[in-house]
Amino acid sequence: MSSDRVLNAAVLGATGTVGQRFIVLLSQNPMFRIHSLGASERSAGKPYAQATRWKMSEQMPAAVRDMVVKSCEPALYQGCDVVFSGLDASVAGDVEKAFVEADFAVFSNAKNYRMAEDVPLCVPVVNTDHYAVVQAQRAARGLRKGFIVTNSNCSTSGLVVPLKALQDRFGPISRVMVTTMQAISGAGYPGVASLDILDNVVPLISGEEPKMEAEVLKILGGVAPDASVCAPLRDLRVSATCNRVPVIDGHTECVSLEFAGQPPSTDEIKQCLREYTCEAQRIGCFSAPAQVINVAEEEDRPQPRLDRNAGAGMSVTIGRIRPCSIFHVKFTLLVHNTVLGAAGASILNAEYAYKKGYIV
Ligand SMILES: NC(=O)C1=CN([C@@H]2O[C@H](COP(=O)(O)OP(=O)(O)OC[C@H]3O[C@@H](n4cnc5c(N)ncnc54)[C@H](OP(=O)(O)O)[C@@H]3O)[C@@H](O)[C@H]2O)C=CC1
Ligand SMILES: N[C@@H](CC(=O)OP(=O)(O)O)C(=O)O
Repeated sequence: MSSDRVLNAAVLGATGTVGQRFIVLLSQNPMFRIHSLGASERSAGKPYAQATRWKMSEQMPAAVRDMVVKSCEPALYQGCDVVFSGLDASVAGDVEKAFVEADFAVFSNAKNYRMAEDVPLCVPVVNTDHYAVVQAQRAARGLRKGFIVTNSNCSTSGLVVPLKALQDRFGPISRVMVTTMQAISGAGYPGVASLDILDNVVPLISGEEPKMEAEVLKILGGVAPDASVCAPLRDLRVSATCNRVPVIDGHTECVSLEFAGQPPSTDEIKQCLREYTCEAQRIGCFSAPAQVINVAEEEDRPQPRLDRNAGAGMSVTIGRIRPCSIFHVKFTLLVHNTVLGAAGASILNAEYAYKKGYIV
């Protein structure tokens, strides 16, 4: 365990949707000081306020306004203890690899390394036990301090929370069907054209469904006995249908699931979800929500406008929990896609890594 100190943080992709969320959250977090901001050559060399089309409802923090944006070359980031990446996936692969090889602790939101077997794909309120593979990852790459931990896809991050709670209490889940209604901020900026999304629902988010189906298995699985790699579940089947809807922030998901064994009652499920806790809470991480899952009792909740900021965006809200006539139970959940679904999860991952002594 480390004793607490303030960590110097870099944000790569700082000008984007996830990058801006990082800046808001980091500026409110006593564990971090924003040290460096990185983006493309289009932005490099400019003061942050000039390089960025600020879209957060919070004011741009004064501390970053005049900070000069850098290009994403590791040599420019000396003195950073952690590197958060909100980079576009088209560049994240090469850039994040370069930072890891330069011995930085990298926390990524991009999809590029999520499914690598020695990389934790970590939703920090679910599977911090996967950090066990970090030592093997370092050994395989000859690193002393560097490693990479990724977040999941934003819809995955909401889905795995109740699945983990239910799996831990009632045993394996055999089948899950999920239909998402995903906010436009999930597509970054400028994202979906207004003529496509206003007064409309778009029944395709390219590549999203197979990602969700694979990521859930890795996150809900474990780690090999020698801690060399992650060990995804084999017996769970997941089918995802993903839609884009005209909501700014907050992904809504309708979930139906079947247990492998005897199903619990609706009341037992509600109690299990309410009682769910995670290790990041138990060790006192600043960004861990007090309540991981809010069970909404109102019959017409969750709703994105009303519930996305539950637990400062780090809680999942679940409602309409009821029997399913095909599987065993069905419910609707809501996750804040740029907080627990992206920057907030990365920050909590870093807090956890620091408290557990992985950041040296
Ligand atoms: N939005 C969401 O809800 C979620 C997003 N993610 C993932 O997070 C990442 C960021 O997403 P999002 O913020 O939405 O995307 P944006 O398109 O809003 O931002 C992309 C960022 O990448 C930077 N960038 C683009 N090209 C380069 C380059 N050649 N070199 C260096 N930097 C570059 C941009 O800088 P510049 O301004 O200079 O072009 C910008 O800062 C993606 O990988 C995405 O898949 C994951 C979960 C949820
Ligand atoms: N595709 C997600 C956001 C995202 O960028 O996810 P991923 O990092 O898995 O590509 C959405 O549109 O809501």
